[in-house]
Amino acid sequence: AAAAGAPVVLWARDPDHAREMAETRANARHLPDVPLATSVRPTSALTELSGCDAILLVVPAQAVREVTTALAFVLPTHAPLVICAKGIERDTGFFLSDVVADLRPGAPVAALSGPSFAHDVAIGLPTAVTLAAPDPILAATLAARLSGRALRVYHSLDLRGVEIGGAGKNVLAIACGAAIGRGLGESARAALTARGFSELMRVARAYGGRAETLMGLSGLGDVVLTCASAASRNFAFGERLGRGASVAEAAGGKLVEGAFTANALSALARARGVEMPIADAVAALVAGRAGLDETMEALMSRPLKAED
Ligand SMILES: NC(=O)C1=CN([C@@H]2O[C@H](COP(=O)(O)OP(=O)(O)OC[C@H]3O[C@@H](n4cnc5c(N)ncnc54)[C@H](O)[C@@H]3O)[C@@H](O)[C@H]2O)C=CC1
Ligand SMILES: O=C(CO)COP(=O)(O)O
Repeated sequence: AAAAGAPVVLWARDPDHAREMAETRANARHLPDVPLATSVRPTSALTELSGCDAILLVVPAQAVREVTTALAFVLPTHAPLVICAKGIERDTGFFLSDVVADLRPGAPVAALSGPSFAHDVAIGLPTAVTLAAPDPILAATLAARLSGRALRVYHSLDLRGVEIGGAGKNVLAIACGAAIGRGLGESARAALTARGFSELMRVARAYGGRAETLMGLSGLGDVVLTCASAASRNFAFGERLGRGASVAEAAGGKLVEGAFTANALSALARARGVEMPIADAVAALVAGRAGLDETMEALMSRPLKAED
C-alpha cells in the first residue's frame, strides 16, 4: 500500500514490537533487511485504524475472528476489510469471508491472494496477485489503489474461488514437500501438484467458485509457487515431515497455514460429496492418523479412473 502511494497505519498487537518498528524503521522480527517506507506509521493502538479507508487483514487465518471482532468496534461500517490470510477456520469450517461477514454484517469484504512471498513484495520484485470482492467497483478500486510499479493487482468478483485457491494451495504444498522430503522424486511432486490442483477445482466448483479463477493467479499461480519452492513454509514443513520430523519439529515455530486448514478443507469437500484424496491424506498425516509411507501407498493404490 505504501509503495502505491498510500499513507499506512501498521497495527501490531504487541506494543514493544510496534515501538521497536517506529524507532528502528524496520520490522526486525519478520523482514529484517527491508526498511519501512516513510509513509508507514507503526502503532499498537487499534483505535488509530478508525480513520483508515481500507484495512488489509494480515494475521494468521485462525486469528481472523479474534482480530475482526476487535476491529468491528473501531472501524466505520463503510471501510472495506481485505482478507490477506489464506486458510479456513479450523473450528467451524467457515471460509474467512463468512467469518468477517458474520462479525461486520453489511460491511464490504474482499480477499487479496496470489503467488507472492512477502519478502519479494517488500523488496519490490515483480509480483501479480488477485483482489476479489462481490462488488465490482470495490474490487477494481482496491486493485488500482494497491497496484504499483512492481505489484500488479488484478480484480475479480469471485471471492469464493479466490479464497479456496489460497487456502487449498497450502495443503497441496505440504503434500509436495512430504514427497520431496521422503525422496519420492520430482515426478511424484508433479503428479501431486496436478492431481491436487484438480481436487481444488472440484471443491471450488462445489462451493460456487469459478474454474477460471482457479486457473488464475490465486489458484494455479499460487499452487505453482508454493508447491515448487522450499521458501514456502508449507512446503518446508512437508519436507521436514518427509524426512521423519514430528509435526511440532517440522513446523519449527513458523506459521504453517495448511496444517490448520487441511482437516477443514477435507471436511468441506466431504460435506458436498467431493473427493479430495490428497487433502485427506495431508489431514491424516498432520493429525498423526497415518504415516507417510502408508499414505503414499494408499494414494497409489486407489482404483484407476478417467482423468478429470
Ligand atoms: N508470508 C508470506 O509470504 C505470505 C503470507 N500470506 C498469508 O498471510 C497470513 C499471515 O502470514 P504471515 O504474515 O506470513 O505470518 P507471520 O507469522 O510472519 O506473521 C503473523 C503476524 O500476525 C500476528 N498475530 C498472530 N496472531 C495474532 C492475533 N491473534 N492477533 C493479532 N496479531 C496476531 C503475529 O504476531 C505476527 O506478527 C497467513 O494467512 C499467510 O498465509 C499470504 C501471502 C504471502
Ligand atoms: O502464500 C504464500 C505465497 O503466495 C506464502 O506461502 P507459505 O505460507 O507457504 O510460506
